[in-house]
Amino acid sequence: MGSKAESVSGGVPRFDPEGTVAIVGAGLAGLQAARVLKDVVRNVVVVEASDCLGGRVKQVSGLVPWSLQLGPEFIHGSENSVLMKMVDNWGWKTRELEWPDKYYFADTKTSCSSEDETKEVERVHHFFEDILKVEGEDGASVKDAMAKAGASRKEIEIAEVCYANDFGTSLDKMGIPELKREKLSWTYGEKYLILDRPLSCLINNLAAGIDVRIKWQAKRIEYASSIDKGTSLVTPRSKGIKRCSIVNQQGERLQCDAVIVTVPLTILQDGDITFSPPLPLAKRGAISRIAMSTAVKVVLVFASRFWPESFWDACCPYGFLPEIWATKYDSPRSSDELAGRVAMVGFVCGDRAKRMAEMPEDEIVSSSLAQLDEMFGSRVEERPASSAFLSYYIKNWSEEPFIRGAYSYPCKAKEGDRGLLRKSVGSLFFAGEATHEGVNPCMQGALETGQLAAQDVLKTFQVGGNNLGKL
Ligand SMILES: Cc1cc2nc3c(=O)[nH]c(=O)nc-3n(C[C@H](O)[C@H](O)[C@H](O)COP(=O)(O)OP(=O)(O)OC[C@H]3O[C@@H](n4cnc5c(N)ncnc54)[C@H](O)[C@@H]3O)c2cc1C
Repeated sequence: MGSKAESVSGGVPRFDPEGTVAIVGAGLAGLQAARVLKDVVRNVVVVEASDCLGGRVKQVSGLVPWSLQLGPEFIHGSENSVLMKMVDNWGWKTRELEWPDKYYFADTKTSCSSEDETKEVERVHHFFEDILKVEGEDGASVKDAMAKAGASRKEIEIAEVCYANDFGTSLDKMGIPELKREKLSWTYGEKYLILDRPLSCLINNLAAGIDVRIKWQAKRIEYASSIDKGTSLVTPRSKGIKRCSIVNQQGERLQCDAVIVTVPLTILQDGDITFSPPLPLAKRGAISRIAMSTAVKVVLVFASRFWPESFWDACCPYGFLPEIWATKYDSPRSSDELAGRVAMVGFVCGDRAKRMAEMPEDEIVSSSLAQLDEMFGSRVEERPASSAFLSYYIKNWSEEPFIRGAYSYPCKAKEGDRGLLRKSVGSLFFAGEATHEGVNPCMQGALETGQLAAQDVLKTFQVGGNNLGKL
């Protein structure tokens, strides 16, 4: 990565006296905040530590005829969703998928579909569907609650691979109260959708016309810890300098009137950014209690498909890969060279991902192929995955330098912690998926937090109404 900051669009930001809002982080939350603010506030500048936009929205191309998503891939829910509103407005299409579609029990080498679920699978789904009836104070884990409700070891393993893995952690780290809040706040419906194009298109559309500086890592943020009611966004001239300033890794200073911080929770926890004055104790407490774990995506590329055409995904109790899915796009773009190639993705989160990250890559690949051979092998072709295997790509999210994990999960944080994380302090505002008080972790949740932070800025400084109708 080069060291010099670069401007992706719009050239060098203008520091005129008409108000500047700086946004730290060019992921979904940061870009959405910028989008909401840009027509109301004269100068909106997004600074991004890495060399690209999108944050956790990342893809790799050149493996199969379409881009493979390394971060988010699925749209969770189609109702009341700012994301789906955008998708519809842009005329993009989605396809609905069944989740989970199949179960493969690696201990007994048996499988079942979602229509012929075993009693154990059914009981696990009922437990999560009826989570509001489960008792559990702050600090109570889902694993304890399942054990208390009489779940067998097998049921707990099914829940680990179906639910905990999806939430990005393990059952012993998931807290009952946050899981209940998530259930109550989830208004998006249960559809599981895939977009008809790579999610980079979403990032490109969000970033259009926004002034973003890449390779610009915020290291220190100076801000005003209190703001008088009715204060103008523009720092009074009598103060001589702007009320906020952000210093980057090279000591460059960006002066502004308000700052929205959208960096991942890990970045705040690791103290990458120092704040002056220091953040309030209550917020620091919330930062330490909310939890984010990690994920590994194992992409395996094959010369041809060896799974049935109707196969889409499977949760795999006792499997090396807890969840796998075939990537499918209706209209693959590009190149003759890649024509016919297909990919299977293994998704591993939480402690399993941490253990996997310690393994040599060739061992990850051989264990993954062995699982697929067992799942799809037949008398005619015993090792179909190994035979068709061409290459792999492993994405370990804990190694992503400015993200260092996957996403926050319903953890054992105290009630109100997410609100404390989100709460503004004077001219300093917060957004990003972990600040969502209801749901985590999803793309529309991250977008909503960016939108809310932008709205808070406009309200705090009473800047010409808000701009939220514009989506
Ligand atoms: C493996 C994986 C799978 C997922 N699957 C799904 C899915 O299927 N569906 C779904 O809806 N969601 C999914 N998610 C969650 C979704 O991706 C996130 O909720 C969302 O993208 C978070 O956006 P954000 O803006 O809050 O954070 P980010 O995207 O992390 O943006 C924060 C930005 O801040 C930057 N930054 C960090 N430090 C600094 C600094 N000091 N200075 C400047 N910039 C800095 C980072 O580089 C980053 O670009 C998945 C996430 C992962 C990782």
